[in-house]
Amino acid sequence: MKISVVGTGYVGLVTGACLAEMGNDVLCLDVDPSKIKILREGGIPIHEPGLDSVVARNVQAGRLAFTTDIAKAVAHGTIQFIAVGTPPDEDGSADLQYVLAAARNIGRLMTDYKVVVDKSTVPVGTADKVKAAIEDELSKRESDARFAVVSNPEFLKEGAAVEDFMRPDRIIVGADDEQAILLMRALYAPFSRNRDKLFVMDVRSAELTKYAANAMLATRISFMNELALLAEKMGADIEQVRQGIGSDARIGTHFLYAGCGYGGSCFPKDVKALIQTASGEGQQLRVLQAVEAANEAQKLVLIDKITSRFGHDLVGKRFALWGLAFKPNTDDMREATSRVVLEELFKRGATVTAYDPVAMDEAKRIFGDHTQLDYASSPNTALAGADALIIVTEWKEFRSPDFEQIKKNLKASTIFDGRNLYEPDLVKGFGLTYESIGRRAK
Ligand SMILES: NC(=O)c1ccc[n+]([C@@H]2O[C@H](COP(=O)([O-])OP(=O)(O)OC[C@H]3O[C@@H](n4cnc5c(N)ncnc54)[C@H](O)[C@@H]3O)[C@@H](O)[C@H]2O)c1
Ligand SMILES: O=c1ccn([C@@H]2O[C@H](COP(=O)(O)OP(=O)(O)O[C@H]3O[C@H](CO)[C@@H](O)[C@H](O)[C@H]3O)[C@@H](O)[C@H]2O)c(=O)[nH]1
Repeated sequence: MKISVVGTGYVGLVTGACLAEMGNDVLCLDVDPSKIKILREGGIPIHEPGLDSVVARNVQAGRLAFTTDIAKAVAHGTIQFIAVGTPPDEDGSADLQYVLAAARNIGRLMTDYKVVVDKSTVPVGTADKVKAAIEDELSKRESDARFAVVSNPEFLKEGAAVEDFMRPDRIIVGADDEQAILLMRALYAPFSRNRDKLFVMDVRSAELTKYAANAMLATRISFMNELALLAEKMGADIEQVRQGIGSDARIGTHFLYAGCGYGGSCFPKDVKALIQTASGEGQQLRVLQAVEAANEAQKLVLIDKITSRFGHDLVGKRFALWGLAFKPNTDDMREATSRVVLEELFKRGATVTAYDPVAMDEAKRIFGDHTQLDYASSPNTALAGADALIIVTEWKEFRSPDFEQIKKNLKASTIFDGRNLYEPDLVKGFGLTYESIGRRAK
């Protein structure tokens, strides 16, 4: 099938590459010429495991190409995926300007039947707005070209995006146009071979399903984070509690890890957007308001522990920081807890030496030449002369460190671990003070 994908970010590029992998003829469009230049020169603008080889293979085979030419992209695909950003507006609602601009481009230039697919995460009712924008453009030039708008939200996780797209738990298609449903079924059949993973539903339910999934996952995390704080106070261990409740099939084991707060480009923004959508309907989503407030507080938990130990004035203190990305296997720092921790440390006068396997360039872009921040070339070199170690991201390479070297290097012999990477008793055995989330050494 001929497919165009508008937007070559995490979702658009993965969607385009994975659809090409199944034999489709895909053209990816972006308004950012620097991204298209990198892609055309054989590079990948983001860090996403396994994506480079899928892209290279399909470019080589002539099934995947990149352009900044809007007219070419509109002409190319019968199916037009919109996978542009939907960042939070000032009030937390999803900013639809990029989605609607993409829709208008399609309406302005299309000459034959198009299935326009909302892949971006968009509030309930957006498909109607996309439809209206395209109709408006068609009417301006008195075109009677037919089109259908489909909601097909994406559930991939950064760091596992290719794997998630290739082997999805489910594929949601919200549509009411029979021809569009047939095309979507055919397009996704190769991803749904062992069992039918495709759920066809009405458009509004599909749009809400995406927010419901992220809101549910965020709720589980905030719930566990609050219980972790209680566990600390009561002398219980949140890890044991997690295993105890996760073994109940009704609860399940996933997304119950307490930590220093959830980040990323999705949970924080989507929780806020759903709260805003509901408030526009005169409804308060009290549970989600609490989920968000708990997460904001959780991002400061490490700072609370650090100031309890060292006081509020941190002038003259230096910290080693392991992990800048909002989660492992990505260079994405959108809404990362590391950003909150760094800003709070800077405010109190501390200096930081940070290490992250892939996100240091992104940190340099965000923080520029900040005088209180420098970078190390390895986890161990970050430790030299630091007062304490702070861990914010659970990269695999942090999981089995040389505790003797940590002890030797840290002036205050203390690890503040926001991701519960180690056994508290083991760390204590090396003569280190270990502050983690919801646990304590015996
Ligand atoms: N990142 C994720 O893990 C993830 C997962 C599922 C869903 N989503 C949702 O998917 C959407 C995209 O997210 P992302 O992380 O890929 O965003 P991103 O910021 O990485 O990429 C968006 C791209 O769209 C381009 N763009 C903007 N307007 C354009 C236009 N009119 N024409 C062509 N290109 C245009 C931008 O230049 C950018 O390259 C969002 O709604 C997000 O919530 C993201
Ligand atoms: O038990 C857990 C699991 C995750 N996290 C944190 O939650 C955040 C989000 O993690 P994750 O969901 O793995 O990453 P994303 O790439 O943001 O993916 C989420 O957001 C995407 C965008 O909407 C959806 O497509 C995915 O299904 C959804 O998992 C990260 O900061 C994690 O550290 C925890 O604190 N505890």
